[in-house]
Amino acid sequence: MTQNAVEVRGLRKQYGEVTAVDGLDLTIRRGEVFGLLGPNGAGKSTTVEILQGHRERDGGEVLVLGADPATAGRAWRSRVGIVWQDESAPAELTVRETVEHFARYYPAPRDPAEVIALVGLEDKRGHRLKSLSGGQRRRLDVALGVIGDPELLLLDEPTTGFDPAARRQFWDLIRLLSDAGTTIVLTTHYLEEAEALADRLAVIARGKVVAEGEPAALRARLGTGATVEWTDRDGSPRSAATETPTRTVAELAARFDGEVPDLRITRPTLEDVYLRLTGQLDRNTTRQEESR
Ligand SMILES: Nc1ncnc2c1ncn2[C@@H]1O[C@H](COP(=O)(O)OP(=O)(O)OP(=O)(O)O)[C@@H](O)[C@H]1O
Repeated sequence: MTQNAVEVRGLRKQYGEVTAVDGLDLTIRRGEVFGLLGPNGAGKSTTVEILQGHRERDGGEVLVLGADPATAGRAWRSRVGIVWQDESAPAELTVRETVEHFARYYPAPRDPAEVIALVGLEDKRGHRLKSLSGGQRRRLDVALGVIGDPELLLLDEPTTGFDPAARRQFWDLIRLLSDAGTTIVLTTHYLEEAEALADRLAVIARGKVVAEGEPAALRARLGTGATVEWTDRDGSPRSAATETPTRTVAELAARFDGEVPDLRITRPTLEDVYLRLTGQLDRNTTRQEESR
């Protein structure tokens, strides 16, 4: 099958006066890990809920595994894995009982024991849900999302609230699932997470895609140039944006006739690029003054 996993054209969603999604386009290929990155309120969750078929859209075209989620039936649902936050399973059930129970909803589920091992909960399989830690609970949520052996897994902010070690373990789990052939779409507002996991990512701001591509390519395309900073004779901080920092430094060295106070050369990180794209960077701090 050559068709893409997800095709979205001109997606729109309005909540009263609020335009949550404002003409969003996305193409997600089969087999890739795709990150939807954006600040709070950018429209990520709304988009994912529409892809899941859990929210109606106001406009645009959406195809997920070749079907419109708004009208797709049960067979389609079993091919799309959804990870709910704190799936409402009875706290008295054990991990094994819960996974086995959810497996019965699907026509061709994975082996529950294998899925429990995949998410790293083998040691906990006889434990009741109420005794799991937050991170273990999220792993169980992922187990329930993949027990039906989905072709596509949709994760909305899967690692919010994780400590750094738990986050890294979770990334390993996503890579394992990806290696096993599952297409994965995840939303995050952690740039580090998008960079670590995503083959490609879309930066979303105000309901639109403002940049899209491989993380390294995004950085390269948007993050050329350097900023030279120093402190002037009157004590005021100065900066200059330049494609030729060496020349700028040489000019400064000549002007100061020696050491340039507080000299610093920085290149934009993906974070700078991201903050600029999403309009979160204070204009006053980004405006680069030309050196005189
Ligand atoms: N059920 C709703 N009713 C009204 N407004 C909503 C609803 N859900 C979301 N919104 C608004 O729509 C906009 C987009 O919200 P959405 O949750 O999709 O963004 P997000 O990118 O997922 O943000 P976050 O990272 O905070 O989860 C926001 O302004 C939000 O307040």
